[in-house]
Amino acid sequence: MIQSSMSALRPLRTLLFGEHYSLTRFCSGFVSRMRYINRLKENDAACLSALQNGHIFLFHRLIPLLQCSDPETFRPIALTYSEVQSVLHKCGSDGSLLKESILIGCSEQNHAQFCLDVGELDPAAIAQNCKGTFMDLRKAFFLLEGAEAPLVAKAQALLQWHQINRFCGATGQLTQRNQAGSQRACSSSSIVYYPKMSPVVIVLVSDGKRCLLGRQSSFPRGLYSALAGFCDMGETLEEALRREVAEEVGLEVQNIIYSSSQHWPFPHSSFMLACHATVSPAHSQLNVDHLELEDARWFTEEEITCALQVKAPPWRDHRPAVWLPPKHAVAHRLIMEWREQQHSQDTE
Ligand SMILES: NC(=O)c1ccc[n+]([C@@H]2O[C@H](COP(=O)([O-])OP(=O)(O)OC[C@H]3O[C@@H](n4cnc5c(N)ncnc54)[C@H](O)[C@@H]3O)[C@@H](O)[C@H]2O)c1
Ligand SMILES: [Mg+2]
Repeated sequence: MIQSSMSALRPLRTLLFGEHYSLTRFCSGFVSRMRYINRLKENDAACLSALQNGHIFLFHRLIPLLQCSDPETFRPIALTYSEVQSVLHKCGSDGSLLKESILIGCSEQNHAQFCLDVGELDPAAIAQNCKGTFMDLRKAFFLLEGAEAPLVAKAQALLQWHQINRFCGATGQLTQRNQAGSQRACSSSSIVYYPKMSPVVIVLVSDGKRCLLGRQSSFPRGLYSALAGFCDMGETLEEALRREVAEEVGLEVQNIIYSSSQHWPFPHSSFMLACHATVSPAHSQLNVDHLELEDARWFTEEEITCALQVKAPPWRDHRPAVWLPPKHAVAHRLIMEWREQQHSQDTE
């Protein structure tokens, strides 16, 4: 039984304002949740207390535990501390694993949210006890709704980061995590490690009437996406974007406009920085580097509209139709923004 949000507020209020808080000062909004999370990262005891009042999402060797909420949609299972304790005991664990939980956020009902990898236990027994199923993130990510997909992706990325950063790169000594799991410190030097994402620029280039999409040979047949590339050390967003477009298709872009960003967990944590950019029609001749891309081409608004109708990969015919990244991907958002802009131009 998940407690009422009022009782969950207690750790949050106490932590923010100490034992003597006044309700008038208390704001249960976004600001207080962000400050609460920040405090938990800095205060191990408070984090341990929040864990006992929080919600925990289970993983098994980086694979999330989900529940089917309707045929097409899955949800992560938010378990309370005592529920996880009971499941661990039923699966032969003494429950000490719980303190390995990692802080991932705070729900709008003010429950601190954690993830825990139970990789050493039997996944079938865990799944049965929780009435859920472990599903690989590459599939689960596109079946999760709303804010739950990024939360599950963040949890998996943090669990993976801890698994591959157990030793200090400079001294070779073990690193120790804090209770929240927001950092690891070398046990013999003063080096502190923080979870990292790799910055990636992704850009939809337009020549005013068409947009430019490309595909790598590793992409599923028929899938085209916006051009993307990892930022090199020391580069600005704009420099990386100009370099990547020049490298991949031989164009020099102008008018770079920031759109949005996204944490993209595949294959490792990329921090997608999405932009629009333009080239003049007179300078839109592509010169594709086929070492980087299998293909790149200009698409008219009509072709984009057709490609957006193509749901699943059309394996029926020998030459698959063009299809586009799903709505969870920031490339999809860029394409939709470009299309809306074309519509508004057409109606002007
Ligand atoms: N969410 C989306 O809509 C979307 C769309 C397209 C690509 N992406 C992601 O963007 C990322 C970059 O795309 P790309 O493959 O075209 O990149 P890219 O054009 O830079 O080419 C990949 C090359 O970058 C180098 N590289 C790999 N990891 C790196 C790192 N962490 N830092 C610096 N260089 C690295 C390697 O040499 C690799 O071969 C990929 O992870 C891809 O999954 C996301
Ligand atoms: Mg690229």
